[in-house]
Amino acid sequence: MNQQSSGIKRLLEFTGPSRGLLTLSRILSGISALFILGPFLCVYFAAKDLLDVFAGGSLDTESLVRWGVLALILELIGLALYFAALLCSHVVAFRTEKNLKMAALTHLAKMPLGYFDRNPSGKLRKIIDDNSFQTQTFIAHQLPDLVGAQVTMAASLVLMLLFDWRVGLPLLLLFGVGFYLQGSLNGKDSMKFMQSYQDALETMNHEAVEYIRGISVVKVFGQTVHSFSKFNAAIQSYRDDALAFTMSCKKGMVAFNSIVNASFLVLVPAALLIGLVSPDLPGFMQSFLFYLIFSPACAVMLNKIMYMTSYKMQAEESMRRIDGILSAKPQRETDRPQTAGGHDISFADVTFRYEGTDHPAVSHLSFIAKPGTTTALVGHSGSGKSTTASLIPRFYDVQEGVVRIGGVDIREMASEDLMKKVAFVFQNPRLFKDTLLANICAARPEATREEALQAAHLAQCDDILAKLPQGIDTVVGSKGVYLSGGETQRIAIARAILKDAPIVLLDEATAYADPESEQQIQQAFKGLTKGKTVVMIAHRLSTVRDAEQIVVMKQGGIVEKGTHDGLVAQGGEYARMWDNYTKSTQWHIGGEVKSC
Ligand SMILES: Nc1ncnc2c1ncn2[C@@H]1O[C@H](COP(=O)(O)OP(=O)(O)OP(=O)(O)O)[C@@H](O)[C@H]1O
Repeated sequence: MNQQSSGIKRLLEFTGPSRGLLTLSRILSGISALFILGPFLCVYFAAKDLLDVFAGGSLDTESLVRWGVLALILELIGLALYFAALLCSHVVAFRTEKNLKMAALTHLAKMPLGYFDRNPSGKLRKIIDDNSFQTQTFIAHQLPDLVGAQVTMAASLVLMLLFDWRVGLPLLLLFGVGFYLQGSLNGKDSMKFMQSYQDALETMNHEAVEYIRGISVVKVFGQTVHSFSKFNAAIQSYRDDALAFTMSCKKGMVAFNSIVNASFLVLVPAALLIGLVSPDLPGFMQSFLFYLIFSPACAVMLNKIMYMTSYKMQAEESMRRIDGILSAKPQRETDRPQTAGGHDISFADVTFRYEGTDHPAVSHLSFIAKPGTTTALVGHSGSGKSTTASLIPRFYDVQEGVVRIGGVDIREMASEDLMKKVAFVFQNPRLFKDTLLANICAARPEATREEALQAAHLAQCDDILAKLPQGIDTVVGSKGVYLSGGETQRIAIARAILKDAPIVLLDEATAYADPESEQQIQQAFKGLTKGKTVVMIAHRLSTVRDAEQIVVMKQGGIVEKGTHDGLVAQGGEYARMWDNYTKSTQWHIGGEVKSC
């Protein structure tokens, strides 16, 4: 990425090969502006003919018709050229919008997971969508229009000087002051206001999304907008910024509008002064007619340029915001990727702290998960189990120590290679708004339909597919087709099964399953995880009993390691947890003890 350029220059780097089309669009728009100026000249010449009648000449109707037809032809050519200019600019605008989105999304794919903790997905989506759309409107409309307005303005000013420089010059000075004012209105201060206004807008949108996400809590606890203080503060801040921005433009706008619309204040005295001393009064009156027709057109163009310059600032700000994403440092990729010599996972004195926190989430972790075995991470809530598991696929990079797969530091492996080796079933899996088949195949796009169906079968999804109208081809998340937490989890398990990776990470993979389906899933896993390195996290200790290794975590550290029987016999932390667990799975009715 070229960090040197900024603003519109930077934006135009994303036009790609269609840059030439944009130049063509600007040229066409400039030429069209000249053609559209033609009818004004025709009106002037027609009016001049009419003035001749008052000076004693005869009315030449043929000439009037000629001017009318010429005006129509020039206008039509101008419009056709403008249409062609917009056609070209729209093609470039849509391509640029696509390129910007692609660049941002491709870059996001390289970011470590920690980046998304600080930049929630909703906020990122809004930055990418809103700002790339702003740049699209700018390129499609304002960029060609700006050239058109500038050409019209320049041509009008040249004509004004050519007709009678004595009237043209004061007008030129007047418009010069207007031009200076519009420049200062859109100066650095405005850019700063624009930035803080956009920041406030972005924060308000983000807080609105958070508010709506938490609407169930708001409803259940009878809270109001005002009690949702962050959202409320964001609205106030947006209001203050919008007001400050508007007020900052007030004086400048009044001055600008007064000046550019005051051409008659210059024209009338100039006409009186020059007319009185002019030896050719009728000739001067004809020139004066020209100024009467053209000076309002110049005022309109200056207004147009002024608004387009503010759109340009908006587009520059949009580009800056997208650049904010593009300049974020991606996860380090090794230049010399190494290939893992096996599928064992080893943690060697690993310490990891989340960004912005004081305490490490996990510290001095050392354990080995051997190939073909299951290692279960157990411990109380917040003890660091999920964090430990998420270090294996490099969702985060460790600050101290090293995580190895097959003897190779995972930071020295190509991330694509690492991802191929690991299948992960999250606590709260997400499904795309797509068919179940596409969702399952997301793990291995080249998989056949039969393989996907087989994976779904092994993950106990047959009942889900049977009840849906189009089975595995049903689109989830639309037209009322929603899956329960447990069903979503089983689809995610099917996805992991299909991936057939040598390392399987299961974070509370059976959390939503009822006892019956949990048993079935466990059976499916047994067959499937054969010969694979499995690291699983489970609160229900019954699910980890058969694990070859149980790693007991407490406050981010490992307190015990061993097999179920060994740890129970040891009588330590795990034994206490097991005791509590077995007690919690029993219930009493009138002295009778039953198992859940
Ligand atoms: N994204 C994050 N940013 C900052 N701190 C975090 C983040 N995720 C987890 N933590 C903190 O790290 C510690 C370990 O959390 P972790 O989720 O790994 O525990 P856990 O044992 O998996 O808990 P649970 O069983 O409840 O899922 C906790 O103190 C938690 O608050």
